[in-house]
Amino acid sequence: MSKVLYEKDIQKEVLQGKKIAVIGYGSQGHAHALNLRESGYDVVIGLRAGKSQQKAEEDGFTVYPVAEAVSESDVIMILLPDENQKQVYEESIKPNLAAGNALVFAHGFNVHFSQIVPPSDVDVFLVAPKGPGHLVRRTYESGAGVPALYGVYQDYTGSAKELALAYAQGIGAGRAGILETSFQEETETDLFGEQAVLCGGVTSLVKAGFETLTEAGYQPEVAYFECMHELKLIVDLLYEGGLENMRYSISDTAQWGDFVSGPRVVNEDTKARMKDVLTDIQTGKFAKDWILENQAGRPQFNAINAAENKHQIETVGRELRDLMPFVKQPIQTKQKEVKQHVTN
Ligand SMILES: NC(=O)C1=CN([C@@H]2O[C@H](COP(=O)(O)OP(=O)(O)OC[C@H]3O[C@@H](n4cnc5c(N)ncnc54)[C@H](OP(=O)(O)O)[C@@H]3O)[C@@H](O)[C@H]2O)C=CC1
Ligand SMILES: CC(=O)[C@](C)(O)C(=O)O
Repeated sequence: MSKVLYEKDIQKEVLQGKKIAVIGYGSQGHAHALNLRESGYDVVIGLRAGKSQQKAEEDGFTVYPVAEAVSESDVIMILLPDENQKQVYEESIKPNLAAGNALVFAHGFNVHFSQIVPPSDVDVFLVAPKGPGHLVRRTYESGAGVPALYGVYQDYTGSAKELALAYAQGIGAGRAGILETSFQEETETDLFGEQAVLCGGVTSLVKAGFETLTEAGYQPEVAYFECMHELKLIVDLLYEGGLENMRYSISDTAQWGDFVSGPRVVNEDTKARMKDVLTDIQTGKFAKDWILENQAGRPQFNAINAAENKHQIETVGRELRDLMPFVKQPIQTKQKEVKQHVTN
């Protein structure tokens, strides 16, 4: 059997008949809950009072306080922000776990960095989608799925792996691929990827390209279309068929530029800095800094976020996207409005 597992390789029965508590209803939480319910599983939500509780109830879920959701359930998937998990776990989850429960995570951060130390009489595993929560939902609804990693940290019942696979299949990952990992590998590679390649890397590259063009006197709108808007179109080709597929579709002029100029921008120096980022993750320095930033009330996070939202690439982008009805509104706004606008 291949290392990557698919729907046909997975026994769903092991999760059927079990009550699943999804703790949190945000990016990942809403997607897991809706996908699992539509896959035929019994799902309840654990939340505090607030906007997520209202959304989950609007989506037809029974919402309990976290402690009650845990005490009522067999499988507990913690989909809280990483920085909130330790406190909620100690206060509301740990006291309500029962022998034989499954404690599940979508990111290994808190277990790997010993912020959460599970009891010895529960299964502990992770099911980590390799994609944003809203796309975990959107792809599931379209009949596709987002790949996921699974890893077993503790197998008390002897069924932890089978439960993890059935859970991953239930959120749609069996349609895209499910691969075994460890809490360490998932944690360190996910943190690295989001910092140095996907989010941190891409946003830094896009802003630098945009600024290079606008500082040279070109129109900001041209710089936006070139460096931000077109990025999705190029990445779609990479998603569908790798470098070869993208290079097949672009011009030979662009491909030659890719070959001769790309390495001038991203090169061995860049890789050396990537290795520094990875070292800070592996040593726990990043985790410690993030935990301390949250304990201090996020002064740096909030200041940088405010400045980023004022960047010209954002102000120009908002104006242009508002004129393009086919571009999905930002996740947090009501997408139904966009659909009505497009169909009218
Ligand atoms: N975002 C992503 O695409 C991915 C996330 N992950 C992992 O998934 C996990 C969840 O992340 P994500 O979905 O982004 O989180 P979000 O910030 O999107 O959602 C967090 C949810 O937890 C709720 N919440 C926060 N604090 C509490 C609390 N004290 N008590 C009860 N509920 C609370 C929030 O409700 P409220 O409305 O009240 O704030 C919200 O519903 C993390 O471990 C993350 O690393 C893994 C892969 C991808
Ligand atoms: C979407 C995802 O997997 C990230 C970027 O790692 C995250 O949001 O944590």
